[in-house]
This record gives sequence, structure tokens and C-alpha cells, in this order.
Amino acid sequence: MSIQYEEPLADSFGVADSFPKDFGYGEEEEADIEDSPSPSDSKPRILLMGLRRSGKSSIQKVVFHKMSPNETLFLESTNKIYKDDISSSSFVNFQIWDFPGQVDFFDPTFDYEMIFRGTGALIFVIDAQDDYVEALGRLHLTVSRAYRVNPEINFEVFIHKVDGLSDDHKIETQRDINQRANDDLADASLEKLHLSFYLTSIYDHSIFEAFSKVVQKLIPQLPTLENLLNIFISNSVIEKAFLFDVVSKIYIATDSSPVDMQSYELCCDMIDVVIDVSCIYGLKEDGSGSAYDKESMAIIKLNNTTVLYLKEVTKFLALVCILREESFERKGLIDYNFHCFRKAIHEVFEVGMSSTRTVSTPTGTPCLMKGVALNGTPRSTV
Ligand SMILES: Nc1nc2c(ncn2[C@@H]2O[C@H](COP(=O)(O)OP(=O)(O)OP(=O)(O)O)[C@@H](O)[C@H]2O)c(=O)[nH]1
Repeated sequence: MSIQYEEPLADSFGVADSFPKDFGYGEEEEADIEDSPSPSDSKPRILLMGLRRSGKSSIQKVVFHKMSPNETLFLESTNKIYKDDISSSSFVNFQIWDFPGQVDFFDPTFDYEMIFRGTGALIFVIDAQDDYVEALGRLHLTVSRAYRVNPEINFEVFIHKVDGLSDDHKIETQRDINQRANDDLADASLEKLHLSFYLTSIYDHSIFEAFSKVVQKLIPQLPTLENLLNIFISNSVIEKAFLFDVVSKIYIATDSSPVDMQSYELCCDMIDVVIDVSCIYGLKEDGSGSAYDKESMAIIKLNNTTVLYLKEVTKFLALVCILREESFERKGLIDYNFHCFRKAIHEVFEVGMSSTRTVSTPTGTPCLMKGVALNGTPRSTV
């Protein structure tokens, strides 16, 4: 395997020590349930709910703060809502609210109407290694309340900690939870409430994949991004392309060919390698610089005639492509097509930015159409 960098590393990247472990994310806010809304509360939200010890804080820390899965063993129980504003260094401009396991809807200080009104997605985490009967009851109570306040919310169920289950057991657990949850909804005449199910674990890439799908549903420009990726790969003879949020390794779009987990993992690993190398060797003499910037690009040639190609698209986004070695011989063509693709992406989000200022949803969600505003890029960078 060889890694090539087009630009000298020292010019492109930052320093390991100067690069914050949480990738420069904004400070976490800790809030009492009865807190009055702060100005940042107007950002669209993704809620993480579920029983105690189901793994909510671990998911948030692993996906958005680069915590290693083993470190989550030492996380203390959450007893207040944690509002995590990840917009300062991520493409997707939202807040993640991590709820304590014991949220009581009947507590008069818990203003759940206010909370659900500004919510784009509600992720309910179920511990698959535990008895899930109580969790199903809680799921039903939570989603039915939320749906009555805001039917626009996307309801996502993470069947979590599946690393401890065999493949057969995983499928059986998913089928059982799906069946019981939907039966409960049917009994309450809530057939229109749609639940999506994902098998997740922080010990592999499944949690990043699931989060990618949750976030994609909140991006109104998704069909445009997919079209652009389709055009790009077919004109450049590329097998697969992902548009990544570099910080979280969430892919915000891919072309329409099916995603296989191995390709996704390979691309995630490439981002890790590039950022790690740039953190270690990318330092300027004075210690300034950034681990990811306009010059960032990398080519990794694998021993199976596959090439991985990463290029910067915006301050927060990278395109990672998988292609055959023979296609990479026409690198000039690929680079020209990439230039057009990058320009189009910038234009898409400039339009997105201007409409962010004017569009609001019927349910009052303070953002683009369904629930998420996006960090666009200024025209001057195009
Ligand atoms: N095996 C396994 N353990 C996990 C996974 N995710 C989280 N855990 C473990 O589950 C335990 C509880 O995780 P937390 O993230 O604290 O759970 P929580 O839902 O935030 O808990 P509360 O704050 O009490 O509501 C920790 O010991 C984690 O290491 C997973 O995917 N697999």
C-alpha cells in the first residue's frame, strides 16, 4: 500500500498536539431539564433517548468526539440533558441532545412540547443485550407523545450493542422488536407513525452508518447531491463515491449504487489515516495550521488493484472515491470532473444558505424544510 500526497504535508496540515481530540467541536452545554431555552436552542435537534445504560452518551461521544469505544466503559450516568452543539466544525448544523435515562414525561418541569417542536429526528436506543420489554414500553410512550406534538419528526430506533449477538440472533431480535413496536402503534391507532430500525454497535462502523442515514434524511438537498455524485462517477469511471463529513465520518450522500459495509469502512479508515498522518507530520514550524484544509488530498493504492482517492470539497466535506487502477490512469479527467463537481456542490449550498434564512416549517422547526440547516461555504472559496 502506498500513500501519496500531492502537496507537501507541512503546508497542508496541522499538528497532532494542536489538534483537539474532539476535533474542535463546540463546548458541550449541560442543562437542567427546566432550563429556559438559550439562543442556540433554536438550532434543529437530534434527540437521543432510551433507558438508562442503553448507550446514548457512548454513541454521542464515539461519533462526534472521537472517544474510543473502550473509554465509554468509564462514562458516568447522565442526569441532566446534555446539549451538544456540533455546528462549529461539522457540515451539518444541528444540536444533539442526550437525555438522561429516567426522563419523566409527567414531570411538570419537563417541557416536552417545546423540545419536540424543534426536533428533526428522535433516536431511541434499545440495549439488545438486555431484556427489551421495558424499553419497548418506553419507546411507545416517547414516540406517541412526540408524534402528537410534531408529526414531522423522523423516528429512528437503534437496536444497540449488537456486537454481543450472533448474526442469527441479531436478525431475530430486529424482527421481534420491529413486530412488537409496530403492534403497539397499531393498537394505539398510530399506524402512520413510521419507525426505522438499525442494528448498531460502537465497536464497529455500524453506528456511523446508522447516523449517516439519520442525518441524510434531514438534508433537503440529498437528491441533488446524489445526482451530482452519479454524474461524477459515471463520467469518471469510478466505482463508488462518498461525500463525507470529515469530522464525524458520517457520509451525507453517496451515488445510487448499493453501499456495502466494507467499502464504507475502507473510506472511513482512509479519512482516519489522512487526518492522523496530517496531525503528526503536517505541522508548521510555529505549530499553526489545520489538519484538513483546501489542499488536503490523498491517494492510497491497495494491493488488489483498487485505488482510494480523497479530495477536499468544502471546509467540512471530503469526497472519497473507490476506483480501479486502470481508471486512475485518466487522473486528469477525474480531476477535471471533480473540479466541476466541487463547484456544483458549492453552488448547491450557497442556495441552501440563502433559503435557510427564509424557510421555516409548518411545525415551527427553525431550519431548512425538514429540520436541519447546513454549514455552507462562502463564494470566495469557489
Ligand atoms: N457491548 C457494547 N457496550 C456498549 C455499546 N455502547 C455503549 N456500551 C456500554 O454501555 C454502558 C452504558 O453506556 P452509556 O453511554 O453511559 O449509556 P447511557 O444510555 O448514556 O446511560 P445513562 O446516562 O444512564 O442514561 C457503557 O459501559 C458502555 O461502554 C455497544 O455498542 N456495545
